[in-house]
Amino acid sequence: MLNIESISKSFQRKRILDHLSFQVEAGEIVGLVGENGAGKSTLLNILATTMKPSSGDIYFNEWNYRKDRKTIRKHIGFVPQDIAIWEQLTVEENMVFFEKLAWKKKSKQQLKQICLDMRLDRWHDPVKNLSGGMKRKLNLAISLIHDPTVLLLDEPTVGIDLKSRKEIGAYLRKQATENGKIIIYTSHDMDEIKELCDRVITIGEDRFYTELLKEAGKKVLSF
Ligand SMILES: Nc1ncnc2c1ncn2[C@@H]1O[C@H](COP(=O)(O)OP(=O)(O)OP(=O)(O)O)[C@@H](O)[C@H]1O
Repeated sequence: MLNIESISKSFQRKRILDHLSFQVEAGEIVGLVGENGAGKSTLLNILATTMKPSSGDIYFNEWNYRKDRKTIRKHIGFVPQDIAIWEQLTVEENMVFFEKLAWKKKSKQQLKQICLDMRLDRWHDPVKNLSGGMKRKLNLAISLIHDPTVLLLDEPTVGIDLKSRKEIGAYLRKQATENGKIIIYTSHDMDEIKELCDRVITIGEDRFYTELLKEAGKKVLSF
């Protein structure tokens, strides 16, 4: 379980996140929604341990984000908004490169299967020859190499075609339901959020998304 206790974050005295508290149980997919600049990426970065909150505490199972950062990192898969892959290398070489950095070992066949699960079959192609959507699929595949328990996805499906998005959505649902993964997911696509997420957290003063999602029958927690 992820337990977020009253976290706040300010940049140069400007408060972006203001005392957020919530919990996410194993097996849940939680959507993170809000207007541009509301603080969604900031919150994901904090949960991914790549940024520290100004105040507040976070726990993952029995571990505390302040004291057990290294252990927690092993369990987190993070897909930031910016694509971070090697353009000159092939899909295979990228997967092998990132597998070497991962603490869990995978065979080439397993790495290839992760790509196939993400609907990416261009194993031998250099990344520079892939489309934007295919690069996003590779980014997602890389985040899954070490079998993370917590998946933090920052607009992971931007530019991915609808059919692949549905298939990736089904894959994520299966990961949550059958393997108890925690998935926190930002998107500006409300249809996707409505379809995929069990619950939604909205951030920001604008109540537009809160109203929209409540009308659609979603459970919404607003900050
Ligand atoms: N390192 C930083 N230093 C200063 N300000 C920052 C920093 N990172 C983010 N911000 C500011 O914090 C606010 C929230 O940014 P964030 O990227 O978290 O928003 P977001 O909800 O993810 O937006 P989007 O939907 O556009 O991706 C913005 O005003 C942004 O300019």
